[in-house]
Amino acid sequence: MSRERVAAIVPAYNEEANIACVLQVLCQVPEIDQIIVVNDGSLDRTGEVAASFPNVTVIDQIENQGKGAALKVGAEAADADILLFLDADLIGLTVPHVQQLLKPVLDGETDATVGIFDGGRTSTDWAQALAPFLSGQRVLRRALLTGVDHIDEARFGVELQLHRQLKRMGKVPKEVILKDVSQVMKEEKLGLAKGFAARMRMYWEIIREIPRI
Ligand SMILES: O=c1ccn([C@@H]2O[C@H](COP(=O)(O)OP(=O)(O)O)[C@@H](O)[C@H]2O)c(=O)[nH]1
Ligand SMILES: O=C(O)[C@@H](COP(=O)(O)O)O[C@H]1O[C@H](CO)[C@@H](O)[C@H](O)[C@H]1O
Repeated sequence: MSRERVAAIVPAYNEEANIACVLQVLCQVPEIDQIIVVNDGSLDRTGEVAASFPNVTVIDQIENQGKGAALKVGAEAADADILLFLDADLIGLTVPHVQQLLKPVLDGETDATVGIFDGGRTSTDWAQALAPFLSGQRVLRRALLTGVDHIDEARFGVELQLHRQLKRMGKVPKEVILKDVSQVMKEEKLGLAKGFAARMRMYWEIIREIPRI
């Protein structure tokens, strides 16, 4: 029996310093058929870095539209039944991590998985321990996105929308521990003041989704 096609979708905004590490790993995962980077109006060289990988398709958003819109554009462009969403700024990601996230869906054990950081760094572990459904590392069957509303307007509220969509469909994603994986925090990317302001904006974008759950 032939294996189902898998597309990896990486939303990326100003990730020139981080995205190569993630793409190097994705390019080595035999289960992945297509890698799509949605360059979300980056002001740096994210697009050029992504395009330097021969097997990566880069979709350029002219302006920054937020993570939700980037995931939607990527999902629409994907030619696969199984979608893998991964952030562009992961630290410590390896091929086995990606395979662990994909396996339960490829084996038909579940229709969705979500990756939870553990042991990477306390500063990035705690958020996922508190709210695992906010993780940006996911695999899901494309069919589960049918009827998902306003994902393109949600910006960082996208994870909550996906969580709600899966709940509506009666699907509980299987949690997969991503041992020793972390991510580059906003404060590290932007400095303390701008990073904190960006974090507050992100929390607002998540909080404003709550009434719709
Ligand atoms: O407007 C945005 C904001 C973020 N991202 C991407 O979404 C993922 C998750 O973002 P993260 O939580 O790391 O926040 P950030 O640190 O980028 O603000 C990363 O790959 C970002 O580059 C995006 O595509 N558009
Ligand atoms: O962990 C968090 O607090 C946020 C922000 O991460 P950073 O500390 O800025 O890397 O990231 C998570 O939540 C976002 C909103 O739901 C998701 O888009 C990210 O993928 C997820 O890692």
